[in-house]
Amino acid sequence: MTRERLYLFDTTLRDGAQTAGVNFAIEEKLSVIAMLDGIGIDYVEAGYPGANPTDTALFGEARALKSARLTAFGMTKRAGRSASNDPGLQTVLTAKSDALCFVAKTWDYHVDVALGATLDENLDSIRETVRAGVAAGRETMIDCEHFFDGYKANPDYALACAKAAYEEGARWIVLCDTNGGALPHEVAKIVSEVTVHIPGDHLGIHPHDDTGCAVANALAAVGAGVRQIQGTLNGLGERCGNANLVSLIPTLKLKPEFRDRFETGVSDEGLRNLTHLSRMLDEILNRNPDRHAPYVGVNAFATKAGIHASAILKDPKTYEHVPPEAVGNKRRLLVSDQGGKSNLLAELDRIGLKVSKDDPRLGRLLDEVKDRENVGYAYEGAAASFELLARRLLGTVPAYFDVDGFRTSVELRHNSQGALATVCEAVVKLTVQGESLMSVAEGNGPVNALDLALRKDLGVYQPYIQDLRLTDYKVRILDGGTEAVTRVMIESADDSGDSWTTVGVSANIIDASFQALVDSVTYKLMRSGAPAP
Ligand SMILES: CC(=O)SCCNC(=O)CCNC(=O)[C@H](O)C(C)(C)COP(=O)(O)OP(=O)(O)OC[C@H]1O[C@@H](n2cnc3c(N)ncnc32)[C@H](O)[C@@H]1OP(=O)(O)O
Ligand SMILES: CC(=O)C(=O)O
Repeated sequence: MTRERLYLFDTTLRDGAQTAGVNFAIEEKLSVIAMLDGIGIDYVEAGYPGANPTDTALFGEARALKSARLTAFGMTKRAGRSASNDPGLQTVLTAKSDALCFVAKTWDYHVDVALGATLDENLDSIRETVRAGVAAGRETMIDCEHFFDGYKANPDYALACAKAAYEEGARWIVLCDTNGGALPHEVAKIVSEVTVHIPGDHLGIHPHDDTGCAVANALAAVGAGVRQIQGTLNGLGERCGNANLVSLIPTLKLKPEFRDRFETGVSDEGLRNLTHLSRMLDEILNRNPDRHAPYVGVNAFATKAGIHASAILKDPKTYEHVPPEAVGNKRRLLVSDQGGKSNLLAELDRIGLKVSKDDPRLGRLLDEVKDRENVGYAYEGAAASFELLARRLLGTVPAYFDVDGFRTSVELRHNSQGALATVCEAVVKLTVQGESLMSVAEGNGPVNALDLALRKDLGVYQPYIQDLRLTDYKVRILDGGTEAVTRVMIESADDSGDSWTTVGVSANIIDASFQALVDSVTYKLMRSGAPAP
């Protein structure tokens, strides 16, 4: 059966750049363009030439892409002047791009209030702008701004705008849910009414996510006939964002209802790159990836519940709607107080410990995990502490060192310049291979001082921890009031590029921190192959 072509239009670098807190430098835009081109996106709308120096510079040079069409965004000509006399429009028309996408008003109320133009003047702007784009030899499309609100208010006028663009030769007429308030059943109904006038293979959809329905609206529009979807990576975009292409692409490629009817430009390999691409975008923007993002989140295929884990070990399809590898993600079975022996077995297998399900030590380890989580430990996010707990129970963690004590102090005193300053000191006493060692360190806080003192002198083991670094430190108060328990999570890393997380729990924050630090150092010694005493 031949499948229909569905075109994907990415506007991460235009509408996505309208997200509060998001800014792209030109080099960042170029990397995102290359990533999108690499997975087979059809159109990459990279900005608005003339709106700011970055976008003007980006479109000032021709960019060679593999298959994507670089698209410049702009608005229709202003009322009261001709296209050739509109400097903003001229900048867009002369941009070095393959395609042009112009936003046009299609809601009569907006034409009146926002443009202060007559309905005919706006129709004229649409016609003249499309004519100018086509005459410039560029694939031209029109974003029909507020199309759904406009259609509800004055269907004849909204349709007249869309038809005017189509008649002048616009390749795509994109129906925008600009305020993001439309619901899937409304989108389906309105799109199917529009297809009576404009063929679906010339229609696109640009939904915003203000009701959380952008992805559903895109799918509803495709079901009703449109053949171009506009969206962004990770759902970036004005206010609540745009339709998330990272959610849409796997649905289009993996769900039979879409996979069997439509073909996109994204290859299977592109699909397998999606998790990486989504996280790369967050890396560029210095944002934390959404752990719960559909398909690509680190938790998208993470299972805590013991009943689920047990079935997944028998066949992953029991609790997975698609295989995680298809989108470049991974399955994770988490160890926690919600788990059973199956969760433990999966994690032990991952770390290379072979234990059979009827081994009584497995039951003891499960009880230990549940008891410890009951007092505040959280092992699902502290795999290194879990591994130490498991290996200790199985008798395979060497006693590299014994802690004989520690002390910290925080003092406000005059420094050498005579200014009052806080000074933090820590003393740690250890026994390493029968030798008593005492280290003192100063730090910018008591935990920093403790960390430095602990790692200052491990005797014969010192060479094994030289490249150990503390990279993150998180504190969570588990109960309010004077009975509060503190959970500390510490992330450490070394020069190999690996990182690991350890946990400590105590009523005392310094004590909790010390537990997590000791686990981190012990874990590092173990992974560095330090010999047992
Ligand atoms: C729905 C969307 O996401 S559309 C994309 C929105 N994106 C952006 O606005 C980002 C980039 N924008 C900008 O840098 C600036 O707004 C510019 C360069 C485009 C224009 O800046 P300025 O000339 O200072 O105008 P300003 O931003 O204050 O107002 C927009 C003007 O465009 C007019 N306008 C808005 N949409 C259209 C349109 N589709 N066709 C013609 N004119 C339009 C408005 O009526 C207003 O005109 P006015 O100044 O005569 O009132
Ligand atoms: C064009 C556009 O970004 C919108 O209507 O939302």
